[in-house]
Amino acid sequence: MQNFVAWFKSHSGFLDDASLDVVDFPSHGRGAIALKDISENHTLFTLPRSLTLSTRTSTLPSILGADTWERFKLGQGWVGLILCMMWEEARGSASKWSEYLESLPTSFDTPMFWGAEDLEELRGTAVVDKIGREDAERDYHEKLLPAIESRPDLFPPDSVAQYYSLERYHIMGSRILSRSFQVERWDRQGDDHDESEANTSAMDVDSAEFPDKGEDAHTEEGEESDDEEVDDPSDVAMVPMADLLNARYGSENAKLFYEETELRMVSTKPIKAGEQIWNTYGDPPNSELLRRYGHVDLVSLPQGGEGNLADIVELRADLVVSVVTGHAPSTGLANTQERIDWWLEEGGDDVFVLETDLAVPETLTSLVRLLLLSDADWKKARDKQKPPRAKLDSQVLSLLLQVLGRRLNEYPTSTEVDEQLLRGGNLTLNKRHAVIVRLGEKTILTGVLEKLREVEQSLLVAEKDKVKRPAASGETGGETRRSKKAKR
Ligand SMILES: C[S@@+](CC[C@H](N)C(=O)[O-])C[C@H]1O[C@@H](n2cnc3c(N)ncnc32)[C@H](O)[C@@H]1O
Repeated sequence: MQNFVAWFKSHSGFLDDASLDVVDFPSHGRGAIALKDISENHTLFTLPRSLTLSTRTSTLPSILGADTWERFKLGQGWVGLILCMMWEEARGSASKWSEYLESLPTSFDTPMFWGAEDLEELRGTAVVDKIGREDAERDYHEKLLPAIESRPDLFPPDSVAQYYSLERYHIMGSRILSRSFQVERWDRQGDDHDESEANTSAMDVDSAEFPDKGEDAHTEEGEESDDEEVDDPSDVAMVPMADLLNARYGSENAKLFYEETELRMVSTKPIKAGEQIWNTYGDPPNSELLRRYGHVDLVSLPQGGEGNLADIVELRADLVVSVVTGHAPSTGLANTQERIDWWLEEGGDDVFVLETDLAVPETLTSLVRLLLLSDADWKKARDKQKPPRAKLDSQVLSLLLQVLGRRLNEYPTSTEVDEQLLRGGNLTLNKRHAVIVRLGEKTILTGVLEKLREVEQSLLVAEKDKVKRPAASGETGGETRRSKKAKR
């Protein structure tokens, strides 16, 4: 660590080492601790933009040339940055980032590196479909290796096993996944503002997306996604020192800001001596924390116990379709596929997200109702381009309860078993993480199920009341009232 700090300072990095120190935290790895009380808005460290490592600052892209860069599609996703990091590492002390690269981890607790047995523990969770190992490996074989083989002068064949192997590729990809920032070019028009917030690609650039989507904004090693069509991959940068800060749900007390020539880490709250200095990774759910960073957050919950308030459950629309069409064929579910296609064309969700507030997404109820519409009503909805209102009646409720029940059965264990496993305390780290992720999801699902059962009960009571009330209150006309009157 001393080497790294000395390197940082010798490359024009400023560190207020009277206020903070870099230390090892049990189970968090390295992080920063306040050595004395720090006030809000205090500069903790700064570094020149030129000390960040990206496809803009490494000289490899210009040495390779724009044609080669384009021919091997190195400008798409993270593959170009991975190649730069590999090349800089292979250069040893000739690289400006040699001490920095040496300080980065080579092993990770992320599911990317788990065996089949541990991965099975994640069945049912939002992690499984997003690990992206195959896509990453396709990029390695189809882009990176051909680029390397085209320039043996730059990438000597006898150095491939040591610096350019698939294993090194995954290591560099995981370093980016857990540590990179989104550092945009300085916008001249923004000169009036002294500083802009530096988004973090590993940390919070895509966190705003979590609540309403189940897909990934940055799958590892640059698989294409909607966001990446917009984001510029050359903005993705490794930021020495800034990537040493840990994060915990709701604990942020420091943030990175960028200026024209440098990046600045600033305290966003007063920090007491002895406290950890926390950045934010955007407070993602545990499934996403585990996938990107290899850890989970457990903080005290307002209702008691521990968990992550940002947890979510992803519910695929195809499960909803399968339950509704499988259980209510008599309601005339004609042209189901046509309805689904229309739903998607209109921008309807194909994954619904349940959150810890236990609200049922209106779009989920609307889809169920769309599938239940009579043929004539479906045509009306389509012509008016208006999906059905999210009204919960007993039929919709019963179907939603079945959907959630089926979703709950996708996990390999019950809630009770998971609770016992955690109490037992003799789980490996991977298994413990998997159990925490799936238990968090199951807690949401069972909470929503309970809530819907309550609604179902109150609907039943209201139905009964409706039948009884005219007789009891005498408010309504009709047969009941008349017959009551007649009895008097
Ligand atoms: C940006 S780096 C922070 C520096 C890192 N601790 C190190 O030693 O290099 C992110 C990594 O730190 C660890 N980390 C960060 N916050 C954590 C937390 N709240 N609990 C456990 N590990 C954490 C995870 O391993 C994560 O992948």
